[in-house]
Amino acid sequence: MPYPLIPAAHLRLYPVSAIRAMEQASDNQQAPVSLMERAAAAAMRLVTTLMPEPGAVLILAGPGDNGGDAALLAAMLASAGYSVDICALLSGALSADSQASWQRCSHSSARRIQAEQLTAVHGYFPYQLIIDGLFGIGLSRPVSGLAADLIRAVNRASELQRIPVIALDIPSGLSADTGAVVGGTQGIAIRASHTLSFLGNKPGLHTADAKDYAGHVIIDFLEASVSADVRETGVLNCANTLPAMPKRAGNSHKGSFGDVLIAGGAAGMSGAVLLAARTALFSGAGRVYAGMLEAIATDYLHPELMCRPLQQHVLQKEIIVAGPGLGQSDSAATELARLIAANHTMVLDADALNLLAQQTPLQSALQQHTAEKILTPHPLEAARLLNWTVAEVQADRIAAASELAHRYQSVIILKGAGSVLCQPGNAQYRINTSGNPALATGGTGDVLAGLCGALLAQGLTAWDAACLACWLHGTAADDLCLNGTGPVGLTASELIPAIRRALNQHIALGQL
Ligand SMILES: NC(=O)C1=CN([C@@H]2O[C@H](COP(=O)(O)OP(=O)(O)OC[C@H]3O[C@@H](n4cnc5c(N)ncnc54)[C@H](OP(=O)(O)O)[C@@H]3O)[C@@H](O)[C@H]2O)[C@H](O)CC1
Ligand SMILES: [K+]
Repeated sequence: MPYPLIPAAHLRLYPVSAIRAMEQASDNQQAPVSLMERAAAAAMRLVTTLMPEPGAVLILAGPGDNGGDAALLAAMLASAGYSVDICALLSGALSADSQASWQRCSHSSARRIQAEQLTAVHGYFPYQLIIDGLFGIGLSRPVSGLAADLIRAVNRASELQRIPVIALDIPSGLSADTGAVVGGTQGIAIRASHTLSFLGNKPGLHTADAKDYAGHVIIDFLEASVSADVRETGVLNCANTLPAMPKRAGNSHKGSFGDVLIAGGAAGMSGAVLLAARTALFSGAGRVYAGMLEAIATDYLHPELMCRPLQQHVLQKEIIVAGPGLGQSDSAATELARLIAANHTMVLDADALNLLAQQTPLQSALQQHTAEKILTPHPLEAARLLNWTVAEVQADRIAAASELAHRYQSVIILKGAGSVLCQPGNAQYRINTSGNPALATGGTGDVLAGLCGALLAQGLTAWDAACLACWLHGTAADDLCLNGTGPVGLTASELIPAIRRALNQHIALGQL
């Protein structure tokens, strides 16, 4: 589903350090109502909206202030007539706010229940709603032991019985900064249907594992004003943060919308070039060349494409999209070196990235390349470019994308669930909000690369082209899923006309 249009403040993404600074600033103001009271009241509003008739609620409460929020919510729900069981995993000292919350909870009708009673249940969970207040932004290590058993039991029951789960602030076990389950395959996290997050939006709710754990994300700012020195580090890439397309002059011709060369096509791989080339055509490039290293093909369905041997293509001033089906042969490397040396605005994808990762001379050539460029790695290609493992890339996708942008002085689209966009010399990243698992099929990367090429050809900067391309690509897949062409069986070819439709809609909306 396309992301709903939401106010700009919801789009800003704050790291935990910034959220802590907001918390501190608010504490310093000594407001009569504590942040914890406001957090619990916000949760109360959400619960009573989702479940207006009082019913049976299970609340999980951990040792920190996330548990304090949960304990206070338990007291509020109990006084409103809900039947509340609260399972506490406490350890160590409580903060003053948490102590007050637990006191209110113990004076309410909420019943304490032992974690072991829940982990022993293999059948029915007698609850209509579950609240997760085990760990918030204070999670400091993988969840293990009894807490992990509890999360496993809750995930199993909520999935089998379709019980909604509201995570307070962040699903317990997920990192608010990275969106990765802390501990990777050894870790565990709550699978929430809703996350009510406090004070500001967080990157970890939108990338990596977040799509499988956070559910619908709702932000409550707790009426705290953000002071000027607390800055977001990123924003969501969605319908209301997209750049506009340049207006098409009435007096224009095909030369007005730029030329794109797709460079790839090793033996058996002509399809990748054709997918990228067709996308460039359908998304507005004036002229599109399909340069094939070995597999010369003519696109009889789209004779507008100029298919030719890559080696014979004389470069002029076209945008170059290098990599779709290029292979990693010596001749592929030679051609890539020629393309980089021409110093055109470029998109590097697929095997162009693999060759770049392997060959130091290509890396040096890219350092001399001063025109703008976009690199579109998936996590494995990113890992090769960085000499990291895929697990390291996925454990912190924002750090990986930002390091790539710096190292390769390029705009980066790190693909995957919640694609991360970074640019050199600017720490502000974006996380793309559109797209779904239907895109996890061969050829969709070629389509994205061709789309970037077409937007560059029409005059967008590399950053604007990457942001718009990423969103259009995802939203086209979302639209196709809405009418049944996915999530299973969506093909890269079907994306192409859907992208054209989304792009024209974007242009039409911009002209309203
Ligand atoms: N910041 C805000 O805007 C507001 C915060 N509120 C809520 O408070 C939490 C943050 O509270 P905090 O106490 O800092 O942290 P947590 O509740 O997330 O958890 C910290 C405690 O958990 C222990 N811990 C951490 N990781 C693990 C683990 N894997 N297994 C077991 N225990 C763990 C940690 O122990 P340490 O040994 O690491 O110290 C702490 O005991 C925030 O998320 C909001 O929900 C507000 O009330 C609203 C405003
Ligand atoms: K939580």
